[in-house]
Amino acid sequence: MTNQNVVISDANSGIGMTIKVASLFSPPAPKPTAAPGKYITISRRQFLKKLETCGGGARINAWVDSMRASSPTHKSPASLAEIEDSNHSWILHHPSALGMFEEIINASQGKQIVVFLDYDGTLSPIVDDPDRAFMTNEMRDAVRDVAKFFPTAIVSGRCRAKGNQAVLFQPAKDFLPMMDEVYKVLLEKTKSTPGAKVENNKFCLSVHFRCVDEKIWTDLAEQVRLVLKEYPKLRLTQGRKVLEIRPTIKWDKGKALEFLLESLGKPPKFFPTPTVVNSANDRFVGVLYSNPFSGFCPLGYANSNDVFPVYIGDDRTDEDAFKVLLLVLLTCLDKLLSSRMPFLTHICMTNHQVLRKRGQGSGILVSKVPKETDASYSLQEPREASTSICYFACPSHHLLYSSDILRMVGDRFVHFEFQVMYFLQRLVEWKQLKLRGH
Ligand SMILES: O=P(O)(O)OC[C@H]1O[C@H](O[C@H]2O[C@H](CO)[C@@H](O)[C@H](O)[C@H]2O)[C@H](O)[C@@H](O)[C@@H]1O
Repeated sequence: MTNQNVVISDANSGIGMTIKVASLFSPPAPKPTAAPGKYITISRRQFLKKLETCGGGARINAWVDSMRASSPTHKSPASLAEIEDSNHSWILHHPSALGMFEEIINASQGKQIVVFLDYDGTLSPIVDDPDRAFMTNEMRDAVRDVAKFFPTAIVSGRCRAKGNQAVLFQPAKDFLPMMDEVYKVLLEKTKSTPGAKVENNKFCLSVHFRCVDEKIWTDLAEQVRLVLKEYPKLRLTQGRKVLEIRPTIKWDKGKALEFLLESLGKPPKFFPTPTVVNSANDRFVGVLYSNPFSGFCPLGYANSNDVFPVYIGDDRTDEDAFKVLLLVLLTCLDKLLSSRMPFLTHICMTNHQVLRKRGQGSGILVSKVPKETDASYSLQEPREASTSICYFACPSHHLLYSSDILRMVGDRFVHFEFQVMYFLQRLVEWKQLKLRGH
């Protein structure tokens, strides 16, 4: 398989395109606060409303709470009974994608599975230094393999300079001078905060809190807020111990997913032939396409029944993509039901079981703690350096996942940090068997 950089421009629209910007522009969607390890029941919409109405100080607290909820520290765990209670109810709504593998495959029947993968926290473990977030060799092999059999894309907010990838869509290029300017200002303003790191992802600036003492998170967030105040065309979102500054344009991982799905059906000249996109240091960052167009569909896939997207991600930004999968489902259900039994539409639209049975795609949240999510399934994430030992020792971990996994793989117990990799390997095994006529 060849490794190559791919730069493509859309002759019709004249727009330069890069998928690397895919995750960059989601609307602010802060996560609600929860006791560490506890499932959050307050809805995101309620939380957003609260955020909109609160003043500067409360806003900062909300950002900080949201970052904590995205990557809980487990420093002061809630009571075991409470944790197990919330874990249990969460896993019922978001069962393990490994345990439900057969169901996912059944739902995809007759459709082309297309795989979308987030990078940080999904393919690579979360580490203190963003420049050292590498995939393991095993994970890299699993991604390469899955890309041999399925159209596969890595959708990440990382900048192109940090990996070679297909350049397909760049909706925010007019913002680049402003982003550069704000990057310099942020560097200057945060340089006195020990542990703070500002990352320039070109279309997104990330201010990292992971190595900053939690006691001064609020001060650092306030510094960021003051900088942002001068740039009304930029906005702020929260991730895992990170505040992200993005242009206020309508582009997020959900839009990227729709764009990619539609693009899948475009004529072949629009896309590279089998391509694995690899970074110079062999770190897989960016969009990866491999042999995506065998069985080419002449129409866009997004609104057809021919494609079954499987999206795996761990962060707030991935929720926009999970929502798209749900929206596709809702639209289809709505059409289906409103013609015959309109009164049933509402009931069915709130029932995840029914949505999944429609087989329009699967959102899989990678997390080791319950989180509010629009994903249908869950997987445990790769080991997070600072918290894994503590969490691994927690019996609720056993309650959450082991029965699912054991049921599925028998005696091949899958350690939690290998779950994403194992899921990808299962996809490949299934496809190979299918190709052999089993
Ligand atoms: O939108 P994404 O592609 O999911 O990017 C979100 C951020 O990912 C990276 O940060 C995260 O991973 C780091 C390395 O493990 C970790 O140190 C950090 O705490 C995490 O938030 C990336 O470095 C950021 O620029 C992205 O905003």
